[in-house]
Amino acid sequence: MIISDAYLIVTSPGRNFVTLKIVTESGIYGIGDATLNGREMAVVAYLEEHVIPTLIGRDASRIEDIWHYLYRGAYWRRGPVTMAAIGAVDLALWDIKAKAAGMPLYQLLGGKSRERVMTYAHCTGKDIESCLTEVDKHVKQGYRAVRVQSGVPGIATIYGVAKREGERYEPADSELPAEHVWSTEKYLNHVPKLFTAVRERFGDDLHVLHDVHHRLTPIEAARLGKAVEPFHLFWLEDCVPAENQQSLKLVREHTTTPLAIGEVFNSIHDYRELIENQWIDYIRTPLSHGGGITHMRRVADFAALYHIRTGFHGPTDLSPVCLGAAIHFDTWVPNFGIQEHMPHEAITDQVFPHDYRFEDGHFLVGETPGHGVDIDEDLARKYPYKRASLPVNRLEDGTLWHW
Ligand SMILES: O=C(O)C(=O)C[C@H](O)[C@H](O)CO
Ligand SMILES: [Mg+2]
Repeated sequence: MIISDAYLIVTSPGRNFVTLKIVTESGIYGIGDATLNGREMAVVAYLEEHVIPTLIGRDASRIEDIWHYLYRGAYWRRGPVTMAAIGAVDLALWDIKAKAAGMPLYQLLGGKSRERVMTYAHCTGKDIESCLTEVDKHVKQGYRAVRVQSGVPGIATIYGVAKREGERYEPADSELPAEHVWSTEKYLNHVPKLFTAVRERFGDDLHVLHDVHHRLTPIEAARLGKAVEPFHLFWLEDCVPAENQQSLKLVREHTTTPLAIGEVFNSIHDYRELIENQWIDYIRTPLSHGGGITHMRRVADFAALYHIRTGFHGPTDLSPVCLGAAIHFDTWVPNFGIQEHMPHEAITDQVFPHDYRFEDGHFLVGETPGHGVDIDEDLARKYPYKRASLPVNRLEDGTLWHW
């Protein structure tokens, strides 16, 4: 199973995606998602200059050895660019191995632990009422879980809410970073009202999630966690920036609201204290950003020792390749929690044909050998890359804050 070729497909059907294709002498090929929103070309350069030349001639079946060659061999370990590059290679190699074995990826991992994968929808609105309208729409589509985000009076542009009603939300919406203004006080005074309205309208059985998006200090996050306890959230996500893992200790001491962290993490070391001390309840790192299946299954197993479950990141800025592989992983992993579902645009799904299905609020994994996602290279060529940057946030006094 010798690698004879490897190359990148950079395309922008609806938004930018980077896909790595690894081809073996037998003709079997695998694809991996190398998309890092707002930093796509950094991963392209890393792969083209420092990884792809080392893959040619290697045995594609040696997934573990290649993983360590790219991790330990890099010398400059970890970080989002390096681990996204390794993640893309890893997903492509697992795709190849499953195709060569003639089985869907979940079988290679250990078979089904569940028949279907529970997802959560993004329900957003410029105000509480329009958010509730979105919740109603998604509940009618069968979702058991919704992430609610609404506009905040006095804040012009906020994470998760499209600028114009009915538009799709895409944070990387300008060539250079847009600058938003943030107010913690206005946010903290508003968001409990959102959950009150959701519970009053939809009752207690609906799973309700919320993404703070790294914007609070630990004591502010503790205050919010306590304030929302009556609404028994499924999780409060990214309540603080978590480079300092100790931050979550303080939050944990004040609230029983479940905590989810990790979409910006890329290795087990980012989680170690959080998991060992049970300061969190869900791990979020997507396969493509966490060094692929090889690494993320170690993180999931480590988390399982401490009753922590998976809740993989799944926005539209991860391609259907990452989502497809995640659905196989979610179908297998014993300590599954939930899978984020932000539907891709139709043109994205045309460029990335796949066999996973969405039904009644859940994903159903496909039976095609491999991860079940491909890329239409001819169609992909019609959508050239265009630089798009994530926003930055400033406090009202101009202080550069967390976006
Ligand atoms: O989906 C989420 O929970 C996010 O926080 C989405 C992020 O803002 C997005 O992936 C950044 O590119
Ligand atoms: Mg998030």
